[in-house]
Formats: sequence, structure tokens, C-alpha cells
Amino acid sequence: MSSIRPELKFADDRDQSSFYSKYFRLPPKSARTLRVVDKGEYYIVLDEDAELVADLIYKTQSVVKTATAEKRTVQYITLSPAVFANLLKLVVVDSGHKLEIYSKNWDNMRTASPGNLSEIEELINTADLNAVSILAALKLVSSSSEGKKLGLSFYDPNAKILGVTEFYDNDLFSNLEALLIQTGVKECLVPASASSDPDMDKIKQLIDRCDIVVSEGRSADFSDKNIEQDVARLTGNELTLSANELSSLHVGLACCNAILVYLSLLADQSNFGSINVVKYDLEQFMKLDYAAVRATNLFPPPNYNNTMNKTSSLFGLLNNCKTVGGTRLLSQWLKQPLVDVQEIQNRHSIVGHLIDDLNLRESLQTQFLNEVPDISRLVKRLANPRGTKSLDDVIRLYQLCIRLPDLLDFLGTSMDSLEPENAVRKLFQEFWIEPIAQYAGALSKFQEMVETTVDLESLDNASSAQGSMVAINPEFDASLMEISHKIEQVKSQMRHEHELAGEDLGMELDKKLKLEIHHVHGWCFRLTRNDSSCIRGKKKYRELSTVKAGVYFTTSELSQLNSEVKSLEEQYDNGQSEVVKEIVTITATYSSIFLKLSIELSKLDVLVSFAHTCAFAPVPYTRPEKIHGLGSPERRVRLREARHPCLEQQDGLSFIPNDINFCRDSEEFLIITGPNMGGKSTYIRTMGVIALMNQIGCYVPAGEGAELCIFDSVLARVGASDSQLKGVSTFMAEMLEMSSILKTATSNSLIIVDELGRGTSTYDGFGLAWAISEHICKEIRAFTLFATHFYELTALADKYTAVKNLQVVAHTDTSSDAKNITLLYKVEPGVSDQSFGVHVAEIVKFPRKIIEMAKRKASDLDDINKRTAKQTRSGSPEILEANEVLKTALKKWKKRVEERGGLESLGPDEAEAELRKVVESDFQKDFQSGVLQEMLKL
Ligand SMILES: Nc1ncnc2c1ncn2[C@@H]1O[C@H](COP(=O)(O)OP(=O)(O)OP(=O)(O)O)[C@@H](O)[C@H]1O
Repeated sequence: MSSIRPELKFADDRDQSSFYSKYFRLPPKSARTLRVVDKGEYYIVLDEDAELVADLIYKTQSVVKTATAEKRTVQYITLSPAVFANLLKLVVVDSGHKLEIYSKNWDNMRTASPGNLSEIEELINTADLNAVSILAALKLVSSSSEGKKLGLSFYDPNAKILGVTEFYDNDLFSNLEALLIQTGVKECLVPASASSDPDMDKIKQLIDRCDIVVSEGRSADFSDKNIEQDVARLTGNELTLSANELSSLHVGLACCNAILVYLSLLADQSNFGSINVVKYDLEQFMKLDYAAVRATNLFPPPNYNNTMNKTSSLFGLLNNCKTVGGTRLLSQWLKQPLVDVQEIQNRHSIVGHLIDDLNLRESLQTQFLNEVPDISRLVKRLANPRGTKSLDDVIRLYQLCIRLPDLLDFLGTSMDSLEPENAVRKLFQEFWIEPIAQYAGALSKFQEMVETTVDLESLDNASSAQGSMVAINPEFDASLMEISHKIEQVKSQMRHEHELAGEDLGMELDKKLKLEIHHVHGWCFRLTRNDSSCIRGKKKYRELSTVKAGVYFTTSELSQLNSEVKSLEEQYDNGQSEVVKEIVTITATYSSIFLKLSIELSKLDVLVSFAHTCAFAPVPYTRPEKIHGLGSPERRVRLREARHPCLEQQDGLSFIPNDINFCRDSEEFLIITGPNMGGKSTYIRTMGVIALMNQIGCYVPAGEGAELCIFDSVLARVGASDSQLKGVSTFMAEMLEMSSILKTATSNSLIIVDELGRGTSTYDGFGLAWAISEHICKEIRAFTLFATHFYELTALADKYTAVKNLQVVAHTDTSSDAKNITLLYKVEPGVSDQSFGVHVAEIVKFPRKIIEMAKRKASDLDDINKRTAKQTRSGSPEILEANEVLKTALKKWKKRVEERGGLESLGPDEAEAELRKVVESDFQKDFQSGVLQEMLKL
């Protein structure tokens, strides 16, 4: 990041002291709120906010400066508008902070939060802002024998949808968790309350765990008193509540009101008649818990940077979308996997056709979709009363409209090659051809309006000719045309001046002597610094500035013409802006059609993107041959040669496919044992990812065929070391996740458990794992994958026929003293009693000397253990725990080495020094005592 930052300036001493004095008197703020002052040409952040910005943007505190005022030291950083635009996204969208932007006198404030970007939309750097700022409001109604009743409403500003719902929940609020994930909420409003309510505290903790910002709204705003008429204004339909079965949802509607107030939706007239208010049904999609979202690598991590591999998340892998709308919809589909077999199969059929018809797929991507603008953002900008009314936005929508007939022709011709009764043909007809034709018809008036008002010819030249502008059609406004002619005349005089100067200086035009617009000086000449000597000593030429690109200069004639052009352009802009305003206002009335069109095009984009990903996978994905619905008596999963779609794309990794089978009554609960790093987690996560891919309508990575059933939820409990639960111990985290699963899961669910019981002592952990497994087998009967180091758990298979033991196989060479192990990543029936903690050292490239030593010690200890310990066959608790510590330390060390450029670039000494640092900083206690010391003593 550039270290050139704007200088902090004040008009005079009074201005400076007043600035700081007002700053010191501001009310306190929370640490999650960032205060920024807009100083006009630059921005400034102070004290702890400056520290935060230094960390986030510059990754060093050395950029923080200090000033003194009222005998206090103030820290600050100034930010250029470009840096500030990046900061907005980092702070509000990625890190979930709230923002207060003050004017330079601290008297006027704009606010923004993850669920409310409307006031900063114009400022934010949105090139890659695919995230939608969804705000929810919720209220707890009552606790009864049926459970806790909640009302919730959310607003999606892109789709302009207000969702309303009421539902019952268990005391861990698992339904709420699923709902927050499905809707992709970024900020959640709860009623402010003076006294603490244990249930509300639980809810707030849950929201926070899901990385969603909790905000408090005024209690009085959670009221449905005036909601009927407000909804009628927003939807333009007095009967919305009854038509959408919302009238009886008093609490849901009260939450809806809180959103209307918080976002001031009624203050913006452009919202009237343009928002849909709908009833949201949690059961219409698969439920996911937060751990499942992580276990399936659904999205890149929050601190994702663009250098990270795109295939490290399912979103990245499947996102070959060409439109911003498509990318947004993909993100929504990933959170809302379908449960209706027919709907899933429709998507599969379309994806299948797009895989086979390469021409259709590629033409759609390269000729149509990559030309589609971010429609919903354009529409929002046109309707925003604060937004700049730009004709460019109208033109972009117009350019989209004129492409629609070609798209329809192309789709129609492509479908003509199929039989009239062909299912895919019917789907294309129903999903795209008919609706798009209808929208194109409805937009024809808009198209006409643009063609009569805008001078489209000037638009064609706009991209090539510097300084030209999108103009209003002369026939439409003659006075503008007159100014435009004058501008042309002046420009032609400038060209003449250019020629004269070229002759006078003996410099070839355009190659050497350039006539161009400078952002400060306006129209002027430029010569490279080497060529500029020819103007020295010639009074006629006045130097304006010298930069790397050369010397800018002018003549008095050119300077005069420049002023004339400037003034004419101002006149033109003023005259034009009135007409433009009108055009923009008319365009905004087509918003709802454009939004509907956007949804259809986004759908097409996502399905083309699925087909693209499927076709270009290392081994093409396959269409699930059979899908058993939720009510089906024959619930079964048969995945042949299944692969993890993200892992298989990792460089240098040759992925070993495995079969995964589930069958009602005979194979419901799979226990997977095997050595560390043997592929257990990968195997169980593969199942989760494939279930999801199937239900969003994508083909799946199972080379030799797939049969699947619909899951109503995917619930996970993943490794404690990966747990992101904040402020709770590992054991507590495990318990919270696990009890929530037990309460939510049904016999139609998929449960993924990875190393349960790691956060506590080995014996407690095992007891717990046993009890939980037994409960799932006996009571819930959800299809479950349970990866564990507890060898004893495999005895469950003796008790329950639906429990099957699987092992990740490894080859052990026992010919030498030190065991050498080759991991095969193959999953087979049976039980593994191998415990090869130390082997991870090899994988993370631990120094040779240490590996050999560790192996000898481990095998000594193993011998001792076998003679003395009766408890386990897989090793004493100490060895199990030591292995875990060792593994965690080594993983951390590996990460540090990689961050510093890898083993090769560091060299063995540096790498070992890094290891020492890791041990000293985090693991000193573990390494000073017990088995580890024995194992690693050199
Ligand atoms: N099927 C596979 N084919 C190829 N490589 C694999 C396969 N499965 C796993 N691996 C490799 O092994 C590594 C470790 O896998 P994974 O985390 O699944 O092991 P694990 O048995 O769960 O380990 P632990 O018990 O230590 O948690 C992966 O990061 C990957 O590099």
C-alpha cells in the first residue's frame, strides 16, 4: 500500500482547536464503531480508530501520526478517497463494524452498518461487492411447551424483498441459526432492553457466533400498529398482508416495522410500490448450521484475500458467473439448497444440457452474460434520491435492452434443435424465453424513450474521442445542441492551435506534441521532458507543470479556448442535467421489470456456471441418477468414486476417490477411524459437500455414479482446533454444537462429526462420544459420519446393525526400528488401530533428526504403554493428547514457515528457529512436561 497519505491541514489555529475540542466532547462509542471525519479532499481517523485502520490497511502501526491538543496526545491517520473506499468495504462488509462519517465540523453524520449500506453506497468501492447487506430484526415472543416463539423479518435491498416469519424454536435456537444462514443476514436488530433476559442473551451470543452484528433498536419500534398501511405504501397494494397470509403474524410484522424505521424505508419515496413483502418459510430449503457452512467450505474465510486459491471454497469453485447478479444469486443458492426433488431435477436437466451443448454455453457466457451490467445496483442508484443522476446508468440499461432480442433469438434457435416435447426445451421456454420476451415487450417503451431523448451517435464516439459526452438528442432539445455546436467549434480552434504549435516547435503532432486534458489545467499541450527543451526561452509558451510523463504547457490562445470550453461545458451540463433528471426518473419507473429480468439472467448465469465447472473438473462431475425425496421409504446414498471438489483441485495433490454408502436400517451411522492426516475429515466432508451440491442443482464429483437422498439439514461438529466459537472453551463449544445438532436433526438429516471429545480429557471425551453416538443411532436415525480417534467407539457396531465401521488405510513398514507409514487415503470397511501422531511430523516436513527421534520415542512409549495400560488399544491417553499437541504445534509452525516463503527459501536453520518460537510462544507448558518432552528430548 502506498505510503503517501494526505497532509492534515486546518484553515488556522482556531479551526484546529475547535476540531479537537469537538472531538473530545463526542459521546463514547463502542469498539465495533469506527468514526471517520470527511475533510473534503481526504478523510481522517483518530486514536483507536487510527490504530485499527493502521492494522487493517497498512499492517503496521508506524503509519500512525500524533498531534497535541488541549494537552492531550491524539493519534491520527489521513486517508485518500481511494484508500477510504477500500476501507469501507474492509471495515463494514468484511469485518462487520459500524461506521459514523462526520463532516469536518463534526456536526453532520452519516452512518452505515453491515445491514445498512444505503448511505455509503456511493462511496464504497464495489468492484467486488457481491455481498448483499441484509438486515434482520427479531423478537422473542414467548416460551411455552411448544418451545420458544420468535418473530423475524429481514430486508434484501437488492431484490427489494421484505421477508416476514414467525416460528417455534428449541432452547438452543437452532431454527434461528438455520434461518440466519439461509437468508445471509449481516446485521440483526433486537429490541433494546434495560433488563437482561437469559434467552435474549443466548440469542445474542448465537448471532455473534454466526459472525453477524447485533444492533439494538428502540423497543417501541417493534410494533405492528401502523404496519398495514406502511406495507400497502411500500408494495403499492392494500391487500398485501392478507394476500400473502401475513395478517396474523403480529410479531413478525412488528419486526418488519423495526426494519422500516431503522432503514428509513418510508422516507424514500422511490421505495413506494417497489418492495415485495412475503412470508418466509424456513422449511422450503435445507437447513445448515454454522459449523456445516464451515465444514463444507461453503464460502471463503472472512479475511479472504484475492491471492487465495479460488478453489479453496465451494463458492469460489462454482463461481464462473459472468454477471454480478449471478455471483450474488450463487451465494444465495449455496445458503438455500432445495428440498424439492422436481426443482432439483429441473436444474440438473438444464445443467446437463449446458454441459453437452458447448456452443450454447460458451455463446451465452461470451456474447450475452458478460455484457450484462449489475442491474439491481443500477436500478438502486437511479432510484436513490441522494445518488448522482447519471445518464450513463440509463444507457447501460438501454444497451442491455437492445441485446434482448438477440438473446431470445439465440435461445429460440438453440431450442428448436430439440423435440417439441423435450423437457429441457420446455424448461428453457418456461424459465427464460417466455419471461424475457415479456420483459423485453414491457421495456420497449423505455427503449423508445432513450432513442428519442439521447443522442446515441455521440455515445458511439464517446469511448474513442476524449472529452466527448453523452448528449441529449438535438431534436429533443435544440438549445443544448447549440451549445454542443459551439463546443465543437472551440475544439476545432484548439486543433488549429495544436497544428500551429507543432509547426512552430518542429514537433510532430500527437506523436511528440500532444493536446490533452489535464485534470487540473484542462486542455493543454504536453511534450516529454527530453523534448521539452524546444519551448525554453520562448515566451509564447507557458509551462504549467512538470511530471514524470512530461512537461505540460499552454499558450495564451489555448488557455483562452480552454476557458471557453470549460464554460460552455458547464452551460451544457446545467441544461442537460434537467433533462437527464427527467429521463432518470422515468427509467426508475421500470425498476421492477429490470429487477425481474435480472433474476432470470442471474439464474441462467449460475446454471451456465455450474455446467462450466462440471465440464472443466479434473474428472467431469456426474448427474445423480436417483434422488430419493424426503418422504421416500427408500432412503439411500450410493456414491461411487466420490471426490472432494475443492481438495481435488489443489496443486500437486493426486486425489484418491472413495465410495460412500448409506442405507436405511443397514448403514445409517458410519464410524471412520484411522491415522492422523489419513483423510478422515476429507472423507466425511466430501459427503456434506456432495449433498449440498446435489441440492443446489449441480452435478456431483462422483466418477462412477451417484444415488442420493434429499437431506432436510446438514449439521456438523468439526474439529475443535477449527472451532471459531468465541469466548467459550473448546469443550463448551463442542457441547453447544453437539446438543444443538441433537435437537435439530431428524431422520432425514445428515450429521457430520469430526473428532468429538477432543476438547476434554480422553476418558470424558470418549464417554461423551459414545453416549451421543448411541442417541443418534437409537433415537434420531439421521445418516451420520463420525470420524474419531477413539478406537473403542467402533464397538458400537456390535450393538447396532445400522452402525458400520470404516477405516482410512495406511501402509506400515515395520522392517526398521522406526515405523514408516505411507498414507493411502483409501476408505475401507473395518477398524483401524493405528495411531501415528508422530507421522504428521513427516507430512509437515519436520526436521529429519526430530522425526527419527520422535519415532523411536513413540515406539518405546508404545511398548511401555502396551505392557502397562489396559485402557485403550490405540495408545494411552497421554500419547493421544501428546499427539494432538504435537500436531497443532506442527501445523502452526508449517503455516508460519509458509507465510515466510516456505522451507526452501527459509533454509533449515531459520525454519528450526521459527519452530522454537512457536513452541516458546504457545506450547511451552505442553513441551516442558509429560510425554512430549520424552518424545522430543534430543
Ligand atoms: N482422498 C484423498 N486423496 C488424496 N489426499 C488426501 C485425501 N484425503 C486427505 N488427503 C490429504 O490428507 C490431508 C489430511 O486429511 P484429513 O484432514 O482428512 O485427515 P484426518 O484423518 O482427518 O486427520 P486428523 O485425524 O489429523 O484430523 C489433506 O489435507 C490432504 O492433503
